[in-house]
Amino acid sequence: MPTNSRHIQLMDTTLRDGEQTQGVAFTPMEKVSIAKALLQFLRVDRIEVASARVSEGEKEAVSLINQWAGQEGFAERVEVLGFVDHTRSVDWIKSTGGKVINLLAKGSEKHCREQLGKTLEQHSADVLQTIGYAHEQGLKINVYLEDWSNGYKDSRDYVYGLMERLQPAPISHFMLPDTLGVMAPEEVYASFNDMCQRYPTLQFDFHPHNDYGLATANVMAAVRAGVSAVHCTVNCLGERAGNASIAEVAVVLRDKMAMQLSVDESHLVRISEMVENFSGKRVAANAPIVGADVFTQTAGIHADGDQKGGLYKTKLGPERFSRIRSYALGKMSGKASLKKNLEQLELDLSEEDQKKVLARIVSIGDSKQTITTDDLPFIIADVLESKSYQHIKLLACSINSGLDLPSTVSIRVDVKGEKHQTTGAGSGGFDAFIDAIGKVLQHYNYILPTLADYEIRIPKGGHTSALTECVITWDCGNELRKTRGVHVNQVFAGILATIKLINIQLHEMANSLQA
Ligand SMILES: CC(C)C(=O)C(=O)O
Repeated sequence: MPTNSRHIQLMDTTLRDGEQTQGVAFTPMEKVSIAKALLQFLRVDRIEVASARVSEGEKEAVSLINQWAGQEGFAERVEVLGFVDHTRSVDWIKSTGGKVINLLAKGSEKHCREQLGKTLEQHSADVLQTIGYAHEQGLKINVYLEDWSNGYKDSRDYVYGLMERLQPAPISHFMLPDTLGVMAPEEVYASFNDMCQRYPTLQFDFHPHNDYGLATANVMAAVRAGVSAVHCTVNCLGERAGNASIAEVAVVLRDKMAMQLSVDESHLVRISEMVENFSGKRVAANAPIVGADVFTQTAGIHADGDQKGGLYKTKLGPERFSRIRSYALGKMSGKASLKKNLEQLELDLSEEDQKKVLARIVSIGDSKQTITTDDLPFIIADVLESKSYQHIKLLACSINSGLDLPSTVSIRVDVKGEKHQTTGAGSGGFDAFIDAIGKVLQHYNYILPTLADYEIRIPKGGHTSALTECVITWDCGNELRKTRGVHVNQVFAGILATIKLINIQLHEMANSLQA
């Protein structure tokens, strides 16, 4: 470990700045679940959970979080943004059982003058008055210098003047934000280097924003300059382009700067999924560490290299994050990609059959269709004309739907050679089908898993008569599975994807009975 290796605190602000993402609002119970996951499982050092005085719902959420944190010994690690309003934010935080205020002071002369209409002397007197009250009430105090990045560039004397006045006060962390995300790494390094040298006994936090896509690079620069705590959010949520992604920051500080952190990386993906669900903001498939596709090799040459001594391995291996490497199937697949998928499914095929299956995969890929690992057994069955994946066959299906009427469906299916005919009803064609097929499958002790995701796509530039593709993600308890169906009618595409899943699971049930 290099001698400059230090412990860097991560302060997660998903529940405060993250909730300032356009369109995001967490319920109190969602906030409590995220707070617990952050402190107990991900083990971040501190969390900022709300702004004071926002709403009754926010008060309830903060009270619940503080109650739990107190029982777990985490009370001082829960922080709330408060305002320079003498007693009001402090009283609000106290009434929720809170122990820490992150006080929002003005870090640029322009903000102080234009927004507050105050001079440096007036503003620092107000800030010190609120700090005095917070201190009397027993709160721990951190101070934000909002718009500090512009203040440092355009009104440095103001920044120094404010620091001189606040320095003697009982402030644990001076939190310096790049409020508008305008800094580049050299500017971050130079300004923090100056601040850390000028005030060597003070603790500085860096609060980045990602407007230029530089938040993580800026965190590196701040840490290099001597900062001991950085702010980040799950999934890079936050005002405008967000803050810095906690997943990126964690791996970069560990791997590229040999810093010590308390976070448990094996929980990064689970928390990302929780925040994705609660926030309704989808994580891009190529988002580092947490994106759905970032541990998938697409080019056949990469799969081949992985097979020949891990030529494409890096420190950023999927196992580190409780994920697995997968190999995409499509027009760029090679022999090795297919082999890796066959291994995963524990399927054994001769070289000659592998060639035929690969040729089919490439031709399906050429027509722009997606192929999931769970599609592979069907492609094999189809190419090799095997019947092993035809435990259930849909013989007929008709659906009736009306604008203000429930949908009804009538189906005829063959399950393991037995014919069934039944009807179902539901709030849409697919729902009605699920009702009908459920009635049949109960005779086989089979219960369909719940949906985790349901996506309908048409080819780019498609028209109303185009084929539609439905990819369903199923929550199968200990794993998520994807199946795909293609049909001109989008409801039938969903139905075909469902039949595929049922076939896979009936096949597994039959195998486990044989074993
Ligand atoms: C509200 C403040 C603390 C902020 O988020 C920022 O300046 O970026």
